[in-house]
Amino acid sequence: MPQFLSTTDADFAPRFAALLEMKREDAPEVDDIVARIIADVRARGDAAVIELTERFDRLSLTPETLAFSPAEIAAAIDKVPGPERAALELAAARIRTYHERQRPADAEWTDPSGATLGWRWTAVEAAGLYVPGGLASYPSSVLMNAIPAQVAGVKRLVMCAPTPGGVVNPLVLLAAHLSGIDTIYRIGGAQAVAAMAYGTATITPVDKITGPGNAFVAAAKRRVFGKVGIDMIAGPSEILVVADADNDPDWIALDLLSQAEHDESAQSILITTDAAFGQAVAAAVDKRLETLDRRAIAGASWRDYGAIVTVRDLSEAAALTDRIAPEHLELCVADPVALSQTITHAGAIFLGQWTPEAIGDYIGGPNHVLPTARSARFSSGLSVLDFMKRTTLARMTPEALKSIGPAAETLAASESLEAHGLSVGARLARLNRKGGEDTGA
Ligand SMILES: NC(=O)c1ccc[n+]([C@@H]2O[C@H](COP(=O)([O-])OP(=O)(O)OC[C@H]3O[C@@H](n4cnc5c(N)ncnc54)[C@H](O)[C@@H]3O)[C@@H](O)[C@H]2O)c1
Ligand SMILES: N[C@H](CO)Cc1c[nH]c[nH+]1
Ligand SMILES: [Zn+2]
Repeated sequence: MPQFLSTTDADFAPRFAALLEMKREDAPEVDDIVARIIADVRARGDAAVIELTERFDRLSLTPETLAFSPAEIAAAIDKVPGPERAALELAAARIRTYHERQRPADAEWTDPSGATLGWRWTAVEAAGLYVPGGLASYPSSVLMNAIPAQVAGVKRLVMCAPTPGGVVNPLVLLAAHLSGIDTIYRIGGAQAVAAMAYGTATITPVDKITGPGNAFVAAAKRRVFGKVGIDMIAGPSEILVVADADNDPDWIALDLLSQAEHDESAQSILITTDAAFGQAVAAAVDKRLETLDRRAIAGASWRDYGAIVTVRDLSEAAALTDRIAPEHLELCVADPVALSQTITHAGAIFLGQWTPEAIGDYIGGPNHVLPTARSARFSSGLSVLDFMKRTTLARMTPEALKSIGPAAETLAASESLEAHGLSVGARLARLNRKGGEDTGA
């Protein structure tokens, strides 16, 4: 049974706080295991990666077989049936069109002092894309990772995706091929993240690691941050549906289950203005769980982390939503646009009952790699910007230096940093000797 809460209950505040604090992806035991795995990969490189892949993915590899060969990729791609290929190509085209709009612009202007200022965007050199593969395989996550990287202009793209028991989904390889990935490693988990961050004899390290994964992947990304950049914490999936009684309970049940079926650590929450509708959705979830293929995973997630919250009105729903800061937010209410304008913290918003979250997972266009575990309070879904960095530019003329240099000297003196002040002062002295005629060229 999921938890049932109502804002009218006397114990609502502590129960809601406990719901927010549930440890799904940063449990200390996960972090301890991950710390040991990273240390092992740093110490023993390929040997550790191979041993850990044998242990967690039941797959025997050698340094030579860590990556798929071009012949293996070509053979797998050949096997993809036409309709799957067409669907993947449609998704890739829509994702590319959406992300091309995110390309940032350089800027340059001259301010009143005469200084020319600005910034310029450049891509990271090498990105490591993590594509999950433990409990399901994710061709869609290949596209969501690789297309923004390509649009940004990243030169080297490597991908890691586990293949438990050696079972490969050919669509994963086709998606990688379609989106310009140079090397595909059949490894996963914390060992893959560590290998991409620190490198091994076989795996050249990257500058930035992106992509979603389970609690072990999320913990590993947290730990390698600083050695490499990371996009965000995109861990076990989450959905929050805000729905009034004017919805089909079965549709809402399926939307909740669509994320619950990812992982036992996933979380699905319904906030509704109608307690009876909440009960109807709970019954519909139970009914669907009788037959759903992935009922074991979805059922465990719904039982352990699911919740149905009844609120007095939509303004209460908006306030609770901002506290949850969900990865995915579905607004199934009469005026979803108006409600969305009262909400600040969510990774992705799906407006209206005709926009199931699953559309966003595959084909809508926006990225499905999104912040989880309340990190949408301070981070955003994967974008072209995640693969770029901004370098600032400044050019002084003699006039500009004469105008703002003395203030810099004053501030340097206030910090007791003499050489700072002198590096400005020496130039000002020259300008003052020459009566300000130096061209500065
Ligand atoms: N937030 C997002 O944007 C987003 C997008 C897609 C998927 N997801 C999430 O990604 C996750 C995918 O998880 P998955 O398990 O299918 O694939 P995964 O590739 O993330 O994890 C599989 C790996 O986990 C490691 N692992 C498993 N059990 C372990 C243990 N006991 N100790 C150490 N390592 C262990 C193994 O190395 C294995 O290769 C799900 O939680 C899903 O909800 C999130
Ligand atoms: N819902 C996931 C993000 O949490 C993404 C995904 C891929 N395939 C299906 N779903
Ligand atoms: Zn999904």
